[in-house]
Amino acid sequence: MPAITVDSLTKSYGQELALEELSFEVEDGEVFGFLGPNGAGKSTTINLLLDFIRPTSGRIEVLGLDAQAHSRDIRSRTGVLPEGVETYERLTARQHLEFAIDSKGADDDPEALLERVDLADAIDKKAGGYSKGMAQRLMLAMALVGEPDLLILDEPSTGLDPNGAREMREIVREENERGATVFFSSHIMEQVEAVCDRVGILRDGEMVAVDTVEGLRESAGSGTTLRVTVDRIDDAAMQAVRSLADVTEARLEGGDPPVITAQVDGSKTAVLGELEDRDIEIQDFSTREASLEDVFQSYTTGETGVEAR
Ligand SMILES: Nc1ncnc2c1ncn2[C@@H]1O[C@H](COP(=O)(O)OP(=O)(O)OP(=O)(O)O)[C@@H](O)[C@H]1O
Repeated sequence: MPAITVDSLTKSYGQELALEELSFEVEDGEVFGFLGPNGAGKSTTINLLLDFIRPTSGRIEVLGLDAQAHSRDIRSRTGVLPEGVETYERLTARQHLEFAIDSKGADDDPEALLERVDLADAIDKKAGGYSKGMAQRLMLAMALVGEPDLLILDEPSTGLDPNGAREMREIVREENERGATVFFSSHIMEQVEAVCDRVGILRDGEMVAVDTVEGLRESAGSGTTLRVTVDRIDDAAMQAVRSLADVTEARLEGGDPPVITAQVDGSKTAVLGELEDRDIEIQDFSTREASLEDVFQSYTTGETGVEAR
């Protein structure tokens, strides 16, 4: 049974169409990264999953239950880190957690939870004095209360420094190992790369890709960029490089000595071999894998010249 099923989900806010016929599934026990640029519809989807807002049309099941008919059951088994800080200034971290533990009927130890998010030092300080990152850690600790079956994290790295973001990923991994399904949204591809089994990319309220990180990279096509520094180059050699089966694009960057960049899908040795056959001396070369950020851009803007499929 999938942990989340979204089927033909449409949501309009008046004239504004935020989601259009959105369908996807999140498998039980997976870490699913929900990616999209600002305004793509990520928070809208999350709010619909939790029945904070109602869909215009479509069906949603969470943990096998209808999201509208069973929202209480779903929320009691789900840990949520909402977008934006929602702490109470006058309450301490301990009080926040006691409240969350009480409302879920759980028996967690507030101190142990705060240790996990590295906030134990501030346990008896009022949240009004917290930095953004500290507030975010507290909210994460609250989401962990009661060992939820499903964690829904909306932009969990907001306000966290690189260390905090790494710790957050660590917690996602631990929770997943414990058996929880994790669904988290982000507009930063890099953050999902390390922890996600699969990634869904949302653009203007529609899912433009759902795949593993590796699969996304492959289907976006822009495999490897090869940069070769040569002693000289001519048009015939450039043409020959462009005609190679594994080369999707090749450019002369100019310079002295000249530098050629080529997008290579398969073996890079064909490019080097072709140049050497023409007695062109290779002075240096380097390769760079398409970063996930490149892939994300290609799906959400098409700017890298790679069309989303
Ligand atoms: N309450 C609302 N009333 C009207 N329009 C809304 C409302 N909430 C969201 N929208 C619109 O719906 C679209 C999707 O917004 P949503 O907040 O779901 O995107 P998002 O992917 O979460 O963006 P971000 O990364 O900026 O949080 C946007 O065009 C937004 O302007």
